[in-house]
Amino acid sequence: MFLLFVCYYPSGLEFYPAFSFLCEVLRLGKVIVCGKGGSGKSTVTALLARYLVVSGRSVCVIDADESNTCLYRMVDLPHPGRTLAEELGGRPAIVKNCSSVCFDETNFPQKLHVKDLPCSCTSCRDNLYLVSIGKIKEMGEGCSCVMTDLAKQFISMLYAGSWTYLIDTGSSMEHIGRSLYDVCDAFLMVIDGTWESLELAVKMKEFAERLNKKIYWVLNKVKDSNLTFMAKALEERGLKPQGVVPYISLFEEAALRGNPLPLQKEVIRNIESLASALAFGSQLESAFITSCMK
Ligand SMILES: Nc1ncnc2c1ncn2[C@@H]1O[C@H](COP(=O)(O)OP(=O)(O)OP(=O)(O)O)[C@@H](O)[C@H]1O
Repeated sequence: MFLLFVCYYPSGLEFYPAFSFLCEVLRLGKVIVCGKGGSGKSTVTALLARYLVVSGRSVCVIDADESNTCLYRMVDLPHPGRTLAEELGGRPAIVKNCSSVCFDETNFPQKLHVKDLPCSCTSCRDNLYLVSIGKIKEMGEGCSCVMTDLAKQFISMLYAGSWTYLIDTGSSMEHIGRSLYDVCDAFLMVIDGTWESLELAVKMKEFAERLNKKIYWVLNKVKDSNLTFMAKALEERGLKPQGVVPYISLFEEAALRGNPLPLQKEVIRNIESLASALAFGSQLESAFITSCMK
């Protein structure tokens, strides 16, 4: 039996019904958020992170995109200061040391807890943490392989426990090419309303099946007028999404002004059902697909 209660969310969020059991059962572990460029990976990461935290979970967002700069603003946290790469001495030190050991069982006999990382490279409020792996900052400084290798070592050493780690990746397939999935539990793929996203989703589905990893899907910023097309296209490809985040013009405004993502009722409702579907491994009700097919 599901118990429904009403809780008060801090930071200006409205009263909103929440399922208390959600916090108990949600065991997402380490999740790679992936998708084509601009599909909304950072947006979905930030929404899910903020929602999970107000629902009582401990969440660490790992910014593994070496090009973006504003994730901290989206999750409404202070700038984390240095990246992990900078904290470890910058690219030269990482290239020198991390090809084998930046983080391994020798350096860290016990699992590393985000809370134990230096404040100079983390940002946090309540139970929401943000760590940024590294950014390309200089012209001609070299490729991002070293960052992905660092991310892989770091994530593998992280204490999982009851924490959820949301790993926001760049738009490329670098995370696949360098097997970041080895140290993660699942993929959450963001699909926007484009053919390219659909094609990429099919590819990711094949990869996940071959890897025997869980993969979840979320439709993002699909306009109402395109839902019918998307629903049919998804069904034809055997893709069953766990959630939909509609096109919300306030998000664009927040992006324009560099403001945190607004979490009003409509947004929370969508994120809540996505989180719930992720927790239970369920898919969007087929009613959604059938209603779009009409
Ligand atoms: N549901 C939505 N409704 C309206 N706008 C959205 C939505 N989701 C994302 N956007 C907008 O789309 C743009 C790209 O979003 P975002 O930065 O989250 O994508 P990304 O996949 O992380 O991008 P990149 O590949 O560059 O890392 C942003 O301007 C964002 O505000």
